[in-house]
Amino acid sequence: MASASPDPSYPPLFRGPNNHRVTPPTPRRGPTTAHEPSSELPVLDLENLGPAQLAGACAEWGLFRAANHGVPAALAAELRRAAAALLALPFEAKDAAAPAYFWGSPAGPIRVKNLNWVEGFHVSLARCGDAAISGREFSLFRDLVNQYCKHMARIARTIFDAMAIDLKLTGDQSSSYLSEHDGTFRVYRYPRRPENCDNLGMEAHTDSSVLSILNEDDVGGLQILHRGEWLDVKPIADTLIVNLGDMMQAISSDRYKSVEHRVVASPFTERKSLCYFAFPVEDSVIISSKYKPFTYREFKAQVEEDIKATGAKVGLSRFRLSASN
Ligand SMILES: O=C(O)CCC(=O)C(=O)O
Ligand SMILES: [Fe+2]
Repeated sequence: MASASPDPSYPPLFRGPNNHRVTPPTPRRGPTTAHEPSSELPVLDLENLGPAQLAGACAEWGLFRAANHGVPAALAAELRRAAAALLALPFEAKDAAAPAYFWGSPAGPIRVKNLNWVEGFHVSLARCGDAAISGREFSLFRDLVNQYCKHMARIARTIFDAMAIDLKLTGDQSSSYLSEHDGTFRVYRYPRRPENCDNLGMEAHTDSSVLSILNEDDVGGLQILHRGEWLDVKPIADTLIVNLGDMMQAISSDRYKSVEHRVVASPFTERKSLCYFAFPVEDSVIISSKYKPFTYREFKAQVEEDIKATGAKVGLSRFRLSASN
């Protein structure tokens, strides 16, 4: 049923005149439309990871769909419910939990140039005592995040070890280039986008991670840049989307791709996604033939500096050896 007043859980800037709309409008065509080849996306069976298929997906796409991932459906559903309850709190209550709560920018308190049509909660998995909303909603959420992310860490390690064989990494590199238990977790809500609003849910970017694991609902809106075209990644129940980030591209000396992606917020249905990001051990030096040696700590500091200075991430090109292209 349509409500008469704007949703008080939405950040004020997102309370557009139609944020209670329930009837799907005729799809608009415009800069945010994309092709629909999602059946082409590589699908990998995590219980039977074929090394050649994995290497091919990482080199050609930088992203794949993961089936047979072993995350209990009941746990994911419970986490979704807890996240939804948290996001449904009044905006002021959520905003008091910043920087665990953020809106308008996935970079948290650092503002990017364009307003992203998104809000969410950020959890640092290594820091158990994250400052956040106190109370029942948050402690249940936090507990479920911990359980869910044990599965994420397992999946990240399984995939990374298979990539490490393909890339012929040493044992030391395999353990220091992926610190799967120290990752971060975020839940995002992409509010309904009012008519005449062209803001993206999340602007085009590459992740800074080694790899990211996304569990989206059935709304859709994620797009990837593949061979110069934006393609829709259609939601498929019981699968996860795994995408490689900048650290994996560097570790692989550009054999694997950190795929550019974005999210288009729907004008009539809000979207929620659960995202886990895995990083290297912060001070381990990444050695590759295409980049000067750097640590993830240095990379992160550079990204923050660039966003502060220009509103946008520059990313890997900051570290690229000038002779290689
Ligand atoms: O919500 C999504 O589907 C993607 C989020 C994302 O790309 C990110 O957090 O880096
Ligand atoms: Fe991303």
